[in-house]
Amino acid sequence: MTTTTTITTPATTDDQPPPSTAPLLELVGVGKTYPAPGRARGRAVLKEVSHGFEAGRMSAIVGPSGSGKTTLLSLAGGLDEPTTGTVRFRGQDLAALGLAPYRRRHAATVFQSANLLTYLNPVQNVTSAMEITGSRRRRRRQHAHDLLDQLGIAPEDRGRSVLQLSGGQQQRVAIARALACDVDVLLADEPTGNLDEATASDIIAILRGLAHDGGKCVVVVTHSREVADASDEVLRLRRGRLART
Ligand SMILES: Nc1ncnc2c1ncn2[C@@H]1O[C@H](COP(=O)(O)OP(=O)(O)OP(=O)(O)O)[C@@H](O)[C@H]1O
Repeated sequence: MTTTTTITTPATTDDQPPPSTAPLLELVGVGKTYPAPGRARGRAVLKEVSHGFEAGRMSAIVGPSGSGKTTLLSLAGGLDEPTTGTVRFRGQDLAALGLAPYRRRHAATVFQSANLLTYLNPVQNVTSAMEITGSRRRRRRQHAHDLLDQLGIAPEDRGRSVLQLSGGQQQRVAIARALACDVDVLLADEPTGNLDEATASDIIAILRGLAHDGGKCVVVVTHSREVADASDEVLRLRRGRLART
């Protein structure tokens, strides 16, 4: 597998996103209702949410706890299906594309707790996410080393247990794993939630670099002001509706 993901991690960035283009990922009239005890119609968490997310930009989704941010991200990442409306990737409905193929080839999600496989080292965590087909073991390992290198994981840390890595290092490995298949859409749910300020800034710079320099469509759910400030657009979710701030 050969990829050309570019990651730069400047301490401060005054770079600009590319000019606006057609959305890569689109939510069209999306609603999500969960079953709820005592409510025959369930609980509507998202109502008629429509928005386009572009390649090369970083978008932040903010909103009160319980407003549906993670729900929205899981629909955008093909982890769940909307009750109404459609989620489209390059204009194609995910229901037609298939959620599993979408997740395998086009979209990956990074969570607050890095969710690494603790019995594997960083290299193995990254290679485990690579498609087996068309890529020999040695090439997968080399690609994993390249990604970990770009994300600042030193060679001596790549063979250690991930449990011996710091929270920031684990989050870097999680991002490398998310990029293993060179996805176009990178979704992150509170990626800096467990990190100190300096480490959080590094992760924000990485995500921004992936959007601006790597051309990824990056969508981040966050309670962090710093993440929101670093984003190209901030969208607020409230009472099931999404609005630009
Ligand atoms: N699988 C589910 N079944 C039923 N209800 C759910 C499910 N997942 C989420 N919910 C409910 O949907 C609402 C929105 O949850 P969600 O996790 O999307 O909010 P959030 O904005 O991400 O919250 P937080 O900021 O606290 O993480 C909550 O009331 C939650 O209890």
